Amino acid sequence: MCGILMAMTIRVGVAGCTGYAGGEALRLLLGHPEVEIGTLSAGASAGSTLGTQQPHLRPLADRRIAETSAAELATNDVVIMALPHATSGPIAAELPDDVAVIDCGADFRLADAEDWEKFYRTPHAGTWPYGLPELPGQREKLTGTRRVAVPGCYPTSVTLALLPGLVHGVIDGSDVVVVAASGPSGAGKAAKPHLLGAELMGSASAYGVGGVHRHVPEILQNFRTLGAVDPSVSFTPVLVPMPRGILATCTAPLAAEVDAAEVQRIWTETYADEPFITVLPPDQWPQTQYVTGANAAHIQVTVDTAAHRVVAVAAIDNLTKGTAGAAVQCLNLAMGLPETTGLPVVGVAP
Ligand SMILES: NC(=O)C1=CN([C@@H]2O[C@H](COP(=O)(O)OP(=O)(O)OC[C@H]3O[C@@H](n4cnc5c(N)ncnc54)[C@H](OP(=O)(O)O)[C@@H]3O)[C@@H](O)[C@H]2O)C=CC1
Ligand SMILES: CC(=O)N[C@@H](CCC(=O)OP(=O)(O)O)C(=O)O
Repeated sequence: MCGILMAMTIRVGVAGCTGYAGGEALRLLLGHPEVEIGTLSAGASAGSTLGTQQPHLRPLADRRIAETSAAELATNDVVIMALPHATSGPIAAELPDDVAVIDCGADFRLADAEDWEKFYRTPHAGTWPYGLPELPGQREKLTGTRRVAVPGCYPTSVTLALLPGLVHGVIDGSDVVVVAASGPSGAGKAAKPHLLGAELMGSASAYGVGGVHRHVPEILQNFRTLGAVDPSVSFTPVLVPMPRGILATCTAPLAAEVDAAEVQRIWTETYADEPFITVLPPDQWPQTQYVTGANAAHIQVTVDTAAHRVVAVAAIDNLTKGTAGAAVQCLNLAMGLPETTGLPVVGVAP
């Protein structure tokens, strides 16, 4: 080897390449210096070229889309799965152990099989290391792993908003209230009547109301990881007319006598070394436009003294830090690369 370190290109396949999450993964991977794009696979659109499905991904326009099968995907070093729920499990089971599988879907996120079956109504496929490196101790678990369960977009925003307060015992995790607005790309590309332009434009609507949204158990699992003993969350998602982005407004009772300046200090110090998390200067509140296309979370926090609650707001791009960016962040850790490789932190605004 003449003493020269040979750079190895990592071959990354994307299953679900025609969807929103798969498309965003490919956009990021095209700018990743250590990656070559491997297999592109999908469902009904197999056989067509990517240019007909994802016109913005010009460098891959002529690539033919394969059927999604373990045989097609096994030729890659890494496979990013961006498939509907309960689709990735059977395929992942057939992939060799040395192929790193990074699943953007929910199949392997929950540790509790009962929770899974209650909210997803399919058999539980298993549990993989959870792809939120910002959780204490999680970065180490993701380094070198060959299986990653990328979090849901709402759980990412809510967990990052409240993490410092739970870790430092400043908030009471047993009475958390979250209202989170999301753009419709969170629901995937397949047309749904309530997501058609005429229904969506100029209107905002709550859905999954009353503790029934499938992200509730995932949020609670994260709160327990952060030390909450008997957590509870009242979670209300709201669909709003912007293509992408989540703004999560999270409140929780104070568990310590701290003021706004003190919670600002705690949040800022907790995230001081996190490359993708910014606690904004006081009085500047997160906006989705400033994280569009960035693997970034913008966070602000204060105390509502009259209500005796902390209020924390997080903005992420559901397709970037909320899924595909997190997938690439985890790919970097899994493959021993610097965690920030190929990931933009600057958003597209306005
Ligand atoms: N959108 C988001 O903000 C987020 C998404 N996720 C998760 O990422 C995954 C993908 O979501 P998203 O991109 O939004 O969904 P889309 O509906 O936009 O894309 C789904 C993709 O899966 C393919 N597909 C559908 N059915 C099958 C099948 N039976 N076998 C093989 N491929 C199939 C589709 O191919 P074809 O075009 O050929 O039908 C398409 O490429 C989901 O698990 C979702 O929950 C996670 C966090 C956030
Ligand atoms: C606006 C919208 O519909 N959003 C999706 C959440 C998307 C997400 O995070 O995906 P997972 O399905 O992978 O958990 C929803 O509420 O179902």
